[in-house]
Amino acid sequence: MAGPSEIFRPDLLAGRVAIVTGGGTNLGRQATAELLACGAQVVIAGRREEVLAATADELGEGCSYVSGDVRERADADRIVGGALDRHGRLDVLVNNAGGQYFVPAEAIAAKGWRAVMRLNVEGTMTMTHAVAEAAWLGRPGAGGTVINVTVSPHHGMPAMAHTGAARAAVEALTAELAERWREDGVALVAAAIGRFDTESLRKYPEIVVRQAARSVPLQRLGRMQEFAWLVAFLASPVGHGLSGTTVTLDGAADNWWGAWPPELIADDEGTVPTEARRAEPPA
Ligand SMILES: CCCCC/C=C/C(=O)SCCNC(=O)CCNC(=O)[C@H](O)C(C)(C)COP(=O)(O)OP(=O)(O)OC[C@H]1O[C@@H](n2cnc3c(N)ncnc32)[C@H](O)[C@@H]1OP(=O)(O)O
Ligand SMILES: NC(=O)C1=CN([C@@H]2O[C@H](COP(=O)(O)OP(=O)(O)OC[C@H]3O[C@@H](n4cnc5c(N)ncnc54)[C@H](OP(=O)(O)O)[C@@H]3O)[C@@H](O)[C@H]2O)C=CC1
Repeated sequence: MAGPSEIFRPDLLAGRVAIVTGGGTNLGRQATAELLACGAQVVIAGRREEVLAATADELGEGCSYVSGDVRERADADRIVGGALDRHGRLDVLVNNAGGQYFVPAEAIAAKGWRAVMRLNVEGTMTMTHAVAEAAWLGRPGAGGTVINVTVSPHHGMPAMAHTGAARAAVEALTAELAERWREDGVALVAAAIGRFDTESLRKYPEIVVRQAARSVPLQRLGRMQEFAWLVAFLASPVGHGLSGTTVTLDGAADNWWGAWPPELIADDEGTVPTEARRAEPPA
């Protein structure tokens, strides 16, 4: 059962209906629990029915599922149709399903590049169009919010060139569609997230996982609950005010160009030196 929200009113999203892709696991699951705690009804989607069924069962009332592959338009239409049949409306789409594998740029096979593009860019576009066309576009008084999960930092990630490119495309689409669909009452926001304390992170090479927290200025991994709060916040009316924007939740990684503390200039304790004061104050 999803407990009460620690920070939001229980009726913040009362009467709202959301779809969360990848809602059966990790970050998507936590976001679903928070949306439920804020009064929304949530349909979770993913390919593995047994995972979705277990999560919907655990989260309880208000949570249901439709299995499907976000890359396939027929599946996307079925997910959206299932949500509309059940609830009669749709207010929020969280495009959270996504991912990549850790690989140096020069070793990315063409098939792997396409797989990452297809999941993150096409999957996001396919779901977004399926929801917008079925529930929002050309329907006065309708409209809703799309929250696209992307990745931070934006200034280059080792072994993540394919996903960096894919997520940049999603952020560009977020801004573009926010402008194009504004008059239909559709808001789109990207949530660019850093490194989170999830089971999914642990598939990466051991050294990457071990150093992940230390590599960001905040010096810790993001907490799943923090991601869930951001999703609920963006699903609230403030999401319309942020339409077209990319919000980062990344331990300040985007504000810094490398590992923290900066290894080339810090001492063994991680202390960055301070320059000597001027001998004479300026006249
Ligand atoms: C400090 C680290 C920061 C990390 C920030 C981000 C963290 C996260 O996102 S955590 C969430 C992680 N979750 C996921 O990634 C889940 C979703 N991911 C996937 O499903 C796959 O990784 C996918 C994106 C590749 C899509 O899978 P699918 O379409 O099923 O593709 P295939 O598995 O059939 O692979 C196709 C093709 O891709 C290449 N490839 C895939 N995995 C690897 C690998 N580990 N190493 C090398 N190459 C890989 C390869 O070319 C595959 O073709 P075949 O060789 O013919 O199998
Ligand atoms: N964890 C982290 O530190 C970070 C995560 N992110 C991003 O956050 C999002 C959630 O990640 P996280 O929870 O950690 O990882 P998960 O691997 O748990 O999430 C991926 C989810 O997407 C679903 N999914 C994958 N492919 C498809 C598909 N083709 N169609 C439908 N559903 C699909 C999976 O379910 P199924 O396999 O059953 O289909 C799974 O539930 C992803 O976009 C990820 O890249 C970004 C930065 C950091």
